[in-house]
Amino acid sequence: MALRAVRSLAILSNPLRTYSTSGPLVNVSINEKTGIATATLQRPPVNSLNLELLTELCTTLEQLEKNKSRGLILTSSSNTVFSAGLDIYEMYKPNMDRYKQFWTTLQQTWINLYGSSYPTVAVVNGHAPAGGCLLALSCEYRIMLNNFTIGLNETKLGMIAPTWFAASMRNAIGTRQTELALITGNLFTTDEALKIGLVDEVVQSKNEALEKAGKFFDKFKRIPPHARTMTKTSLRGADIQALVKSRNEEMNKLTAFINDPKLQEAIGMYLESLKQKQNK
Ligand SMILES: CCCCC/C=C\CCC/C=C/CC(=O)SCCNC(=O)CCNC(=O)[C@H](O)C(C)(C)COP(=O)(O)OP(=O)(O)OC[C@H]1O[C@@H](n2cnc3c(N)ncnc32)[C@H](O)[C@@H]1OP(=O)(O)O
Repeated sequence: MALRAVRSLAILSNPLRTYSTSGPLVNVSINEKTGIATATLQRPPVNSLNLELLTELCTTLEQLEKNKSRGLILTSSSNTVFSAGLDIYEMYKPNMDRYKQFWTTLQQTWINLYGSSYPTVAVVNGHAPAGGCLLALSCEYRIMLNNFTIGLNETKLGMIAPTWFAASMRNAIGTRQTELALITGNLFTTDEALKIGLVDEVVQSKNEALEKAGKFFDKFKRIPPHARTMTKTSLRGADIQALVKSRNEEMNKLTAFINDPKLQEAIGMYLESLKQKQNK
């Protein structure tokens, strides 16, 4: 907490620096006038989160923190998919060294995004199942385009959403709605998501979403950054600490879980069903 406060106070005195961390999978641009960064996921066809994409995103978030960013918009280069969640191939017959690296990077990406000192907005311009929903939930504000779906659907795939996925959802929609959403693995339509507070605004176009995102950032013009950050830490810090404490234990459980032949069979069948869908 004290460190964060010191860092936040530094924001008041340090001028903004411009920089570029764009990579092939995450394009980063900075609006020179506002200092707001836009990170655009660009891994066609569905921005599934593999080790390489997560590594780029994780590094981007670290750089934004280091450079005392004024804010971040997280969005997708696709017109129909924000992110299809974790790349299922990272969990299918995995190489265990890579799998461990993949999961560690996912954990760190969440810690960096959910716990960022700078304000964050997800412009959800397409479907956002599972890990895609997690990315959106890790931001402070979600603006979603109409006619897509969002939710933590892990149970439908025979998986369990880890506790920090659940904590991120609970932070947005409360315990009751989270329990219902998780046990049913529901994917919400945009309007349903708006109704339960899973997203904050629904818009018709990406331009409209970006305009609304700008209005969200404007709210902080007259708020001292250290007060903003410390308030966010007081609300989200316990969730982050819980993961930090249980990281190794979670990895051990996941390692056992992913090697279960029944789970591997289920994942194989799910991948097949996604392929079949394309052939129809
Ligand atoms: C402590 C103990 C805890 C225990 C924890 C236990 C388990 C671990 C936690 C597990 C957590 C998992 C979280 C996840 O994120 S799992 C991923 C879930 N994602 C999904 O279910 C989404 C699947 N995809 C879709 O529904 C659709 O693709 C779509 C996003 C709605 C987009 O539809 P559309 O535009 O029509 O595209 P296609 O369906 O035709 O897909 C194109 C292409 O992409 C492939 N693909 C889709 N999703 C993924 C994915 N997530 N990973 C890898 N590949 C994906 C799809 O197969 C097509 O490929 P081909 O072109 O080769 O056929």
